[in-house]
Amino acid sequence: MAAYKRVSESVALITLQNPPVNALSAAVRQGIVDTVERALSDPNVTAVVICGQNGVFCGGADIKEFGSNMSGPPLIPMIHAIESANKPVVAAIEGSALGGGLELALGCHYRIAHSKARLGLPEVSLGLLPAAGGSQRLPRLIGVPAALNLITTGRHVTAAEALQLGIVDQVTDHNTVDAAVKFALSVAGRSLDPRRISTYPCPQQPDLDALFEEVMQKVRRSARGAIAPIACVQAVRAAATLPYTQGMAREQELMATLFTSGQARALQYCFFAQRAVGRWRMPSGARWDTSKPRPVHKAAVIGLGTMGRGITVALAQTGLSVIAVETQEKQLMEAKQAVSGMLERGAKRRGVAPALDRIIYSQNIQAVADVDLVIEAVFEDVALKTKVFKQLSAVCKPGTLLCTNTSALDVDQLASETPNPELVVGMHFFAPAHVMKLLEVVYGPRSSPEAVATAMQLGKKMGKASVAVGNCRGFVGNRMLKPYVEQAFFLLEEGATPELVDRALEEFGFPMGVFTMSDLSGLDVGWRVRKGDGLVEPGGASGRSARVRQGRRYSPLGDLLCEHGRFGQKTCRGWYQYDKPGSRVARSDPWLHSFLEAYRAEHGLVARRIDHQEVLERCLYALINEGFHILDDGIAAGPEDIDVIYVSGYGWPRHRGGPMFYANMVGLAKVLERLEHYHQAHPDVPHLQPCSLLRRLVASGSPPIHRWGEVIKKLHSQL
Ligand SMILES: CCCCCCCCCCCCC[C@H](O)CC(=O)SCCNC(=O)CCNC(=O)[C@H](O)C(C)(C)COP(=O)(O)OP(=O)(O)OC[C@H]1O[C@@H](n2cnc3c(N)ncnc32)[C@H](O)[C@@H]1OP(=O)(O)O
Repeated sequence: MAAYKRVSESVALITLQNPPVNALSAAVRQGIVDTVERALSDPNVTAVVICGQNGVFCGGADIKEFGSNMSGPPLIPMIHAIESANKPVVAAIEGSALGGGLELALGCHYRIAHSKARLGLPEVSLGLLPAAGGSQRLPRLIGVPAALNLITTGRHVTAAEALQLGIVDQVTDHNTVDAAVKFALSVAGRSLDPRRISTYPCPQQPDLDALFEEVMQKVRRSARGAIAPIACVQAVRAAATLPYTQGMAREQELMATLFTSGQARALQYCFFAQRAVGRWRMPSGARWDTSKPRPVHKAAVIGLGTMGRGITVALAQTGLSVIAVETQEKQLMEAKQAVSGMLERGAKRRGVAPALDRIIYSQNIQAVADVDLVIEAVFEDVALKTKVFKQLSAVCKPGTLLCTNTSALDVDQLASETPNPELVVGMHFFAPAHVMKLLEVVYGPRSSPEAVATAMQLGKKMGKASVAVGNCRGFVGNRMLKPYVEQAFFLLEEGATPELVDRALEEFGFPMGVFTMSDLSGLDVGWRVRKGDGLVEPGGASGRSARVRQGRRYSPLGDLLCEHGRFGQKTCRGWYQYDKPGSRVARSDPWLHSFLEAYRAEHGLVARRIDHQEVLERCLYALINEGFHILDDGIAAGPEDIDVIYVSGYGWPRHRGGPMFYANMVGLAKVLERLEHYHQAHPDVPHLQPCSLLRRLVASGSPPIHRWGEVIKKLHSQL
């Protein structure tokens, strides 16, 4: 709703009231319509100020309403009525003015913002475009290039940038409503014609066609199949080339296509999923809202390899004091130089001072005695990590949280080596740790809720998408990756090429296919893990045993490449060839194709034609199937947790919502049917055998994703 009050005698103050972000629900829209009418019809009112309750102007249209039958007054005529008013209407912007919130402000005649406010049109990230006139008014106000940038990226700008761009008329450090009321009084009675943005001609731009062509190409490249960024460009083009009324018609037409699209549903699901994972819960019943995090002011990082350096940078940039420990002097000095460089580059980009003095470097583990939390990031070796944990338990003050950045080892086992296993959790960062958004917070059966709450809160402060997951081999992300990669190897054996598999996955929307990714991260990483698991036999073994290990189908292709010294980009050879070490340009390698042919001949395999659909179904459904196992095992609390992990850390295209959402969109019965089909064709591949949870969901009528929990819970209640 919206509250109405008279201030300074002749100013009507309208306050949007819909906590927490004053989204424009039907009730709020009705409130605005009613209060604006009241203000305009009151002869004692000379000006109007619109603000938001609790320091937030407006977070835009109410996204929750999008899934329902939308009722209440529509936004466009409401904003139009404000713009057409014969009394000045001033937007007092505190906190956020986003999406429909900014569109409302653009309908006002003046905009006053607090210096800490953020403004933007982020609809593109929800699979939409600013369809309450934003795509038509913003280019008229700030010009086509700047509007294109804001609308196609959805980025939020500071009040200072908004002032520079001409979006707001004034920025204040003081009370925004007071400033807006004073401003409104000062402009009352002035002509409003020059203030109605919809009447502005779009500022002329030389080479308009070339500009749109360039932006369209850029957007197509980065959108990877997303349709909203393209529609955003088309809408701004309408603003630049058509009169306002026709431009508005085009905006509506484009919005109608986006609004009902699967991509918009997926992106809006992602928006809520990202927030839902913050409300974590553990099988013990411990939850986010009943578990108190401990304050963390000072942290330590043990081991300054690639991961440790990135974690140190991320902690320092969050404002924590950090003790960075590396026992070898040479490595310590190299790490110090590298960390300082990363901090300096990051600070330059963000226009702030580098946090160099927040870090103390030490060779001595005793230096961590008084920290609140330690993140161990030494080499992935269980004996070494156990030793470090024992040392930390002896050195740290009582109550210090001990976190491991392991990606493969058993967090419970490490915890059991300490006198206080309740203080141990995994904090699984992704490389480079100061850049990548994802953090898996791994709890074991003995991790205390307080420890999980502390790690989750620290992750949030570091700006990570933090997801609490149970302990198992590979946790959630890597556990699901295993069957995905395995299918890709099998497809090569059966006749595919790395190029074909990668192209199918990239067309689906991954930034890179599985083989390009493997070359980037290094083939030796998986080789080491497989060796540890006793799967690798030199020369790939021979005869039937070459392709069967531990009773199931196995492809030694990755091992054989490693034996040839082909570790990927770093050795200029992997699944592709590269001109120089670290080069990102993957070129097809005739050697690899001959190698595959020889391999197939040696093993009596006949190459068959494999199409993109089979690549997608086998790789993606095997991964999704493992996701159902993870839900069934209680390792992830819900499908949102899995989806946030995959979208934030594994390149799953956001506009497809995440693997579990994708399965829901494809139809669970279809996924089940295809898995059954492929399992029948490959009975020696257990990962293709449909998970019983998938079967139960299909048997329950394939409920929508937000109701899967009912089926998962049924299982738990039967145990
Ligand atoms: C046949 C077909 C016809 C088709 C025609 C259809 C016509 C429809 C007409 C529509 C007109 C379009 C209008 C407009 O252009 C569209 C929009 O405005 S879309 C919304 C754009 N806004 C945003 O994207 C902002 C989203 N919010 C945020 O970025 C952040 O929440 C924030 C505002 C920066 C605040 O951040 P925080 O303080 O960190 O808080 P949280 O993010 O945790 O949020 C708190 C809480 O609020 C919920 N929430 C936030 N924004 C909205 C919202 N816009 N609608 C609903 N709910 C919102 C959020 O989910 C949190 O709640 P929780 O999930 O934790 O319960």
